[in-house]
Amino acid sequence: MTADVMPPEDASRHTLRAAVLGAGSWGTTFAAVMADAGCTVTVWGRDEKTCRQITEDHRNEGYLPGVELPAGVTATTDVRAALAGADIVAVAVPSQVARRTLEPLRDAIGPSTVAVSLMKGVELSTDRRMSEVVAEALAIPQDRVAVVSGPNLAREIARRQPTATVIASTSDATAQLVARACASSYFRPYTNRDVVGVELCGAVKNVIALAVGISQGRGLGYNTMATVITRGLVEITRLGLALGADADTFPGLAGMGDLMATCASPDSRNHTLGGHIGRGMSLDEAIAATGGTAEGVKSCRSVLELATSLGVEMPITHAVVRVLHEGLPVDQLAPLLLARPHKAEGA
Ligand SMILES: NC(=O)C1=CN([C@@H]2O[C@H](COP(=O)(O)OP(=O)(O)OC[C@H]3O[C@@H](n4cnc5c(N)ncnc54)[C@H](O)[C@@H]3O)[C@@H](O)[C@H]2O)C=CC1
Ligand SMILES: O=C(CO)COP(=O)(O)O
Repeated sequence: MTADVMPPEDASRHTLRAAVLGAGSWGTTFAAVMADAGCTVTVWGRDEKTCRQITEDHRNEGYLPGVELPAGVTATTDVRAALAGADIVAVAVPSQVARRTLEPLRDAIGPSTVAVSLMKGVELSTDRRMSEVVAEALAIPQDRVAVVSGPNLAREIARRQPTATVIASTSDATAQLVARACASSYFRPYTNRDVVGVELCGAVKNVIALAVGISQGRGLGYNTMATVITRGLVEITRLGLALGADADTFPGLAGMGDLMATCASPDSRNHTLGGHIGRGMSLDEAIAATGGTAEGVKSCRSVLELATSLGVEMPITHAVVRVLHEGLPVDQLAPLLLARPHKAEGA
């Protein structure tokens, strides 16, 4: 199949209304996905010019250059107007600002509105997963919250390149509603009840992608990359199981699938930022050079805190924290990992 050629869906199959909070690359892309699946979608963004461009020109050049958005997507800077009458509200702001973005909006959410976290991070001050933050901030029960996570690089999906995703919720009805709102000829959702596992995979793969980027920035090759990805999946699994996740999630789309996409793609901000660090930039320089939200930079610390509180060993995550935040010289990352005491592979 040729890329970039999947046609949009027949937009008349249902009449769901959706709001998306965040007019960045994933918020805008997921809005387009839902519009192609038949929803009427309003995006909330902070920037007037971006919102006008989305509504009037069907473009968001700042985040998705060259992409034409479906006419069913409009945008506004008035968050309450965006939320009015929404069956679904999807949240795509940086994880660390989710709570403060959502708390003032409690009274603007309808009594049966479903909230969807599109975010892949762990809150720094509380070590909470994003579905927990969303439920707490909006004061809604967990069964009205779903998480979308998988190999979902926004720039590819915005060009309607085919992919699959995972919709996780403790409620089957909630997961199915969200799946209906986003399923199209190029976007295939699978539902899953393992919210903990799906969310952890999404957050920690960003940290592993930083490590892969760093090693590639140092000029290391595919053996190193494969080692970091594979052992990365081991430490994601270890943390997830300690938190009660389902073992089947880790080799699936939200686990191995997203890890592969993020660690391989030059579009990944985490991977790209790691590369800049590996080539010798400071963290501030790397953040500026990358642009957009590289969640692993902050979440590596909350993930490590969570792991430490549970007695779970996460050597790659720990090494990333040391390089990014504790001044470990980048050329000491590999020796640090390789000099660890011998252990059996399955241990
Ligand atoms: N871009 C991608 O391919 C994917 C991203 N994600 C996740 O989606 C979430 C959002 O990421 P992107 O849309 O890619 O980020 P982005 O950097 O492209 O956009 C972030 C949006 O949040 C807004 N924002 C920034 N600071 C804010 C604040 N203090 N208050 C309110 N809004 C603020 C920005 O103006 C922008 O509209 C992240 O958790 C990311 O991990 C998940 C899957 C794919
Ligand atoms: O989550 C993503 C792909 O699934 C996007 O990765 P980045 O945030 O590293 O760009």
